[in-house]
Amino acid sequence: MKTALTIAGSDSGGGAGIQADLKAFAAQGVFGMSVITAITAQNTKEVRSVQNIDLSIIQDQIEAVFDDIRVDAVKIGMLSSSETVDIVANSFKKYDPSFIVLDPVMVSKGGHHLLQEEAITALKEQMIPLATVITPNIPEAEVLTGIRIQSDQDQIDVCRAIQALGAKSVLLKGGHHSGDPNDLFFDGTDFHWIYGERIHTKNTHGTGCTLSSAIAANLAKGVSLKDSIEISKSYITTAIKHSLNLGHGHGPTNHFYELYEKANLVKA
Ligand SMILES: Nc1ncnc2c1ncn2[C@@H]1O[C@H](COP(=O)(O)OP(=O)(O)OP(=O)(O)O)[C@@H](O)[C@H]1O
Ligand SMILES: Cc1ncc(CO)c(N)n1
Repeated sequence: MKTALTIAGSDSGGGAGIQADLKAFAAQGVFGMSVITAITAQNTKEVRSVQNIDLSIIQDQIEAVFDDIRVDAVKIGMLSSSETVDIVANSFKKYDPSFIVLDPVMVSKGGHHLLQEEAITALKEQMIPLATVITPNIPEAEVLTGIRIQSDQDQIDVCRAIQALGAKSVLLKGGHHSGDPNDLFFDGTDFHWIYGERIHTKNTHGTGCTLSSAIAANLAKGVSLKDSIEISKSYITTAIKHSLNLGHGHGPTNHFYELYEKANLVKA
């Protein structure tokens, strides 16, 4: 069986972070493993508090996995601090995973900072050059490049600016647009629009985590990057379309729509 490892934060509410990543891996038929970088006390409405995990335990988790188990792809989410960025980047120099999907998580939907301001430089200098693909949303791409995104041309310019930081390829997510959520994939040479249709729901907690994990899972299975992105876009669209009305804020997406439907498990 193919495997994927997520290095990310825990979301107690189960909709984003490690919990979303492991569900997405399972839904894509890949064996999921995890290295937890931080614990967030979080629900569908807010992040109440965050505790970073001791650096030595982060290092030990990474080594425990790589020293024993084959890792076919890695997804990176919340890194929280520059010290964590250091540890993860240095471990990749040792273990050299074949595929690294970097979701440059910075701020939660409710506005809570999940990456310390001073860690942005470390992320840019140490992590971005290692990524097979980086998957920023619009605000993250603006922070990484200093370019304000208003037009299609701005999106193209931003992808090139992120490539100049050392990324091999970029998937600029369009969920934060006012119109249809079209994503732009820059494979390092060519641009490809991945078109989406806006689903009108408030239940979009963890969409970015889910998309990047599904991409990692497909890369682990040997699917090409472009096809992994297209399969994952279609997967997140279905997961949002059939999202779950849990909690009082932004509810989670539905990773197992067909399975739950068949077993008659989804009730309003
Ligand atoms: N309402 C929506 N309808 C359809 N697709 C959406 C919607 N919102 C987001 N998407 C898609 O979901 C994926 C994740 O994009 P988004 O820009 O929301 O990521 P994000 O901000 O990193 O998410 P999060 O921080 O909640 O994990 C993208 O492919 C985007 O186009
Ligand atoms: C732990 C965690 N990672 C990522 C996100 C971004 O959606 C979140 N809200 N929480």
